[in-house]
Amino acid sequence: MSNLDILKPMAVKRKAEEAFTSRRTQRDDPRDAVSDNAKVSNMPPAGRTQDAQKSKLRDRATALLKTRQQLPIWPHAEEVRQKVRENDVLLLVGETGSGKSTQIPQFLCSEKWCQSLPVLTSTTSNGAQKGRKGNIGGRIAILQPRRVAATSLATRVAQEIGTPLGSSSPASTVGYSVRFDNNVSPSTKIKFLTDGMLLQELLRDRWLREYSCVIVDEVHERGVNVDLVLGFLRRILEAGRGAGSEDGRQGVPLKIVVMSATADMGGIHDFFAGVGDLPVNGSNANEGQNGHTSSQSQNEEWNGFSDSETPAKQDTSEENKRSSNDNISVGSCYIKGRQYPVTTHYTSTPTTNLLDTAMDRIIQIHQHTPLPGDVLVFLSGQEMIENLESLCHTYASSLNEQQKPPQQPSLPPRHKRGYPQKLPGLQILPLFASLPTHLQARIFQPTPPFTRRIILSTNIAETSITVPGIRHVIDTGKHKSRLFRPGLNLDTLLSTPISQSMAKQRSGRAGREAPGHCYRLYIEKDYWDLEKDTKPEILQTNLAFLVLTLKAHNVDDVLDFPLLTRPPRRSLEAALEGLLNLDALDPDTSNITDIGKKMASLPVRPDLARILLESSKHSPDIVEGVIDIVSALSLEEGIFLPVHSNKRLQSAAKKSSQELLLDKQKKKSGEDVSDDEESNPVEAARRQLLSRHSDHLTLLNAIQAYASPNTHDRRAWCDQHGISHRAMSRIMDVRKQLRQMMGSKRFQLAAPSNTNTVTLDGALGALQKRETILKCLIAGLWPNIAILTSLAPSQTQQGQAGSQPQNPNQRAPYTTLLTSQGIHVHPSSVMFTQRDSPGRRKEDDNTMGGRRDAAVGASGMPRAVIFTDLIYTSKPYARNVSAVELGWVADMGKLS
Ligand SMILES: Nc1ncnc2c1ncn2[C@@H]1O[C@H](COP(=O)(O)OP(=O)(O)OP(=O)(O)O)[C@@H](O)[C@H]1O
Repeated sequence: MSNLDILKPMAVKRKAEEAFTSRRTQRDDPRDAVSDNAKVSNMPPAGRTQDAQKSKLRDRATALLKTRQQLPIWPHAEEVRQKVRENDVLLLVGETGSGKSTQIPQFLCSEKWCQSLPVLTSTTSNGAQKGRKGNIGGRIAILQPRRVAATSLATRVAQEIGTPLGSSSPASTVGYSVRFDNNVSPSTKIKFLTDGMLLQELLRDRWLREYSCVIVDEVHERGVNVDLVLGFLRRILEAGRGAGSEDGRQGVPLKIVVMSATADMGGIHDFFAGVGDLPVNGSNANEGQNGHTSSQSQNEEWNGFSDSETPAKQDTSEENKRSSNDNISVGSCYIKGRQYPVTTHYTSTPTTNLLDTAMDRIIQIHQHTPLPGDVLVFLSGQEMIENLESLCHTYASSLNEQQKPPQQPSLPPRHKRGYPQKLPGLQILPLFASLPTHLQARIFQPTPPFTRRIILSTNIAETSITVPGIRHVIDTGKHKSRLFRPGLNLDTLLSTPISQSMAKQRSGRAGREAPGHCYRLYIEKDYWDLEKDTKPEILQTNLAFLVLTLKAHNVDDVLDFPLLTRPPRRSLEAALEGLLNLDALDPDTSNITDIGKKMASLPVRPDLARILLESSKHSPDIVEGVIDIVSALSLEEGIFLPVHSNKRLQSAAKKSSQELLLDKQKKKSGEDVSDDEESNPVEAARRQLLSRHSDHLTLLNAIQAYASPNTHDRRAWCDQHGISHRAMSRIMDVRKQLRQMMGSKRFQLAAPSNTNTVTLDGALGALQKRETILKCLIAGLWPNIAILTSLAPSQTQQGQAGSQPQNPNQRAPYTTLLTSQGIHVHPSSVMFTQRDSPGRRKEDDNTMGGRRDAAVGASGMPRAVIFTDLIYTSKPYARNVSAVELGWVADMGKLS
């Protein structure tokens, strides 16, 4: 997008704003009331409906104003405005529920500095301005770590302001932008967006000329994206102060607000103020513009607050004096108090079984506390959620049974058997990141009458959001954390204890509409033993995305980029190496390549982006096949449900009488019916989808069968095949968006002249297509190639020497070629069972076609595999595995 392009919507926006303001002025003037009424009666029905909608919005906003005025932050509005006027950066700490996310953007959006300003947009090489008028600023961006927070907060703030949401009206002043959903209007003044979306916008305009202010909310989460955003923001501010070579905002200020309830802001203060990394600035370094000592607003040092402390006083410490007047000025503000109290309860003894204890607590709450009183339970991951969901459903159906009128009149009434007269119904709602958006949104819909909602969530609901009706929070004290080991390219995904900061955020989800309770399923001593803050993600994740993003922003020397926390050097080197392997960087200069730039613009992780780009060299059916696989891989969880642990599947597994009859007929006619098939039709149905040597192609089979026009009832199809309907709906969302993106010329790679684009028909064509898809996967996954351990070099040498093999990976069936890491095939893989009993399946070997003998070792296991993820639980497991031929990899110029 050119610099001018971003300015086009602003002109439309100004017109819409003018129209909006003049309409509002008319309405607000009582003299217009009569003529307004007359206008209404003469209006066509559509106009009247619109007017009725507007007045409904206004009434709702008026009603909400009273609630807003009760918030602890409300009396601080002027203080906040003043501090933002005086400083480049404001650090704001306020307790959970005090009103930061909803009120701060509203306090600031009518400020003078927040207007869109006309400027000359382009400059000549010597810095002279060239004409062409445009505008800079006018919008506030407010960043959220997750999409559910961005969308729900935007909805709430639109209601508070009384404006339609997003693109539903050109006059709407509040919108949001999350991956695959950009819901803004030309007049959007307050835009909630995920940090990932702001990074994408930075790729298009590194000066963020659309905005007057960026609010970084929930900074304590310290995801990699937030650290990157903070670095880019600091660079914009430095350029505005003359520290950079140019200022693309032409003097129009960008204000930054950084907020949290639980972050330690000391490091963030120093990061912006330049303490510790800027040179000492001469003898008058501690003096302001007029020779006075720098005031608090020019540069406060962050002293941190506790409940009893007051905000930092003017700082005169030696360290702070080093920040000159030319440096970024940082102010701070503390909002004390929360709207409603939350009582914290601990267990008296350590909990041994978290699920049972959580279930007991839910039952206690349900049987002994009145409505309204919904429950929010924090669990470590999807698996734990689904297990508790199943327990909750069992409890809910037992309640229904108990509450039926007694069939034996001799039985005493319920309440005499120790139960309350009649308990409310239960609505059980899971909530996790890979749940499709429309299912996530159910937590914000009204609770049915006489019903208690039990929301079972990962840390997705931990920050920012207000779930209406929640009075009780149950905190298991666990979350899933991913730790990357750069040397081995290995991720560990384990359930680990949360930090104190996370525990506070979790309890903060209660007490937002009324007093609440937080039940921590651990003893108080364990709480005090937790880490105080959450470890920054940058210290423990694969940094390929971070490095690619920086390179895409023309940051040549990654080590030179301002980061709040320096990542380990080894992780950076591994990321650079990984990106070189994916052709994203030039091996001579380390600069980003054209492929790398395209990868950075795709909303999936770098290896998956590389696979998508590779497919663009081929015919559309290959691109579509690869998109299906990548859509499934971009979900954290798999699509296949464990058959025996899921009630619905167990009942689906019971064969209909018709199917049993069919089996009998088959048996009579001498046909083979396996025991499994006989007892478990879900497994039999699933087997139709399996591709013997490939999890990736199995995913493709499943998605294509699900999406086929011949599949009329998709939910029933999922039940029959033991597949998560939720996961499939999410995959359909992602697939749709990726298809749109990959349809654009921007993401096409030129096919080399030897690429065979002719697709054959029939079985040979299907085989060719599958082979081509696997080759596309190799383009992104070839660093994850592993061969049978028996063929790995060290083993061979030992064998030649005639000694006993001493390969430490001996017991692992595969060894990675690049890192010599022994790996096991994950039990969820189609190749796992195959290893246990080779040749067990009867279906044709689609994957390797006629070349099985070349690709399969003596054990019946493929000689070489690629995999998508390597995770460590009890041992290193490769997940999503496919057999490949080493020759394909060599043909692609890899491993040469
Ligand atoms: N969707 C909603 N429905 C009902 N009330 C809401 C909603 N969103 C916000 N509120 C009310 O506004 C209050 C302030 O919410 P806000 O998100 O601004 O607080 P916050 O200080 O940002 O909290 P946190 O630090 O937990 O993100 C809530 O405590 C609640 O009373």
